Amino acid sequence: MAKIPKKVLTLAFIRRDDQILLGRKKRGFGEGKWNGFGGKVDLDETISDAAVREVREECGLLVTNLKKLGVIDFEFVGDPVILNVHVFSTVDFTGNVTESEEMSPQWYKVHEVPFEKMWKDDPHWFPYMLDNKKFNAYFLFEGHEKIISHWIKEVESLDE
Ligand SMILES: Nc1[nH]c(=O)nc2c1ncn2[C@H]1C[C@H](O)[C@@H](COP(=O)(O)OP(=O)(O)OP(=O)(O)O)O1
Repeated sequence: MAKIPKKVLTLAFIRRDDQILLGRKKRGFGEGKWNGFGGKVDLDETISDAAVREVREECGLLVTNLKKLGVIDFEFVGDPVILNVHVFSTVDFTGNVTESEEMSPQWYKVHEVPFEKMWKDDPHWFPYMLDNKKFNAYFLFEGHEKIISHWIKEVESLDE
């Protein structure tokens, strides 16, 4: 059987008191949507190194103590590539939030996360992430706005 190609991506969230830092994506995949910060893992780096790098590039903060909370596979009808997204969270950071070419960052209260302007899967797994619960999930999309099927489960631990 042919091997399904997976593209490994990071997605990191920074918490401060009752707030979470989100960014509005200004270009590329998911343009216009609010999300955490992240992107592709380079060949010479670990997934968590990539997560730290992407946060710095996209919002200017240097994060430490990233905790991996979730791994989500996204499949799109008609596309053989699976997006394998590693979700991280931290409360530890230094620096100032700065807008980048890719992201326009803004702090949101965790109870005021703008799900209507985000990926459709986010309301399903944000509750786990916001509660610091570890989870695995899968979403099958038709286009970028419709989820055809999905599952999500809380897990004891996640592979690094
Ligand atoms: N369905 C989904 N729900 C979600 O919450 N985040 C998703 C998602 N699908 C992808 N992402 C995240 C993962 C990653 O952080 C980001 C996409 O990665 P990139 O920013 O690297 O993509 P781009 O194609 O814009 O990359 P470049 O053109 O190389 O900048 O979107």
